[in-house]
Amino acid sequence: MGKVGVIMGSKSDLPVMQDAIDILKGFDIEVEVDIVSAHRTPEKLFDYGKHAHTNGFKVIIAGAGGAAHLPGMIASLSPLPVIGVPVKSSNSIDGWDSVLSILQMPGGVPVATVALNGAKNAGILAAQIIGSHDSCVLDKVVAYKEGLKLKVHESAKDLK
Ligand SMILES: Nc1c(C(=O)O)ncn1[C@@H]1O[C@H](COP(=O)(O)O)[C@@H](O)[C@H]1O
Repeated sequence: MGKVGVIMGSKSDLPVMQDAIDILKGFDIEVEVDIVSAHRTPEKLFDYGKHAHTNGFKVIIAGAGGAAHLPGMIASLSPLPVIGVPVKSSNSIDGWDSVLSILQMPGGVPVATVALNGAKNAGILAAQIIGSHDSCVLDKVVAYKEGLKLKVHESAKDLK
């Protein structure tokens, strides 16, 4: 099946990134979590990005706040799909700093950017990518979506 790498610029991002980890574990997808910072650990970033695809990863979810260069730099080094999670860190300019630095990638180096603090959707998107070639995971994604539909129908019933 292959595993998903969940990396973040600082341990302070973990409360946000935990949503991605929880979703992936719920789909029984193997997750490996690490702290990698483009600014503070550039050698580790280079090594991670260069070797992720030969180390068994299929998708990388990268979250960072502020001047969030981590997802884009990983995308520049790796042939794997990279999902970027803009994190609203404590000194942020309302989160816009990380949103724009992850979203506005130059042509040729895509990062699939989710909403601010949107790690849950990053986890679901990674599961969908894995599910595109793994029928067990695909079945779980279908069941998850069915669950969403049922919840809406149930909540609508409450209004009647
Ligand atoms: N944006 C980056 C990168 C990077 O892009 O490589 N490394 C750390 N950071 C971010 O700095 C914020 C504050 O980090 P600290 O809480 O450690 O001071 C975090 O949101 C982290 O993602």
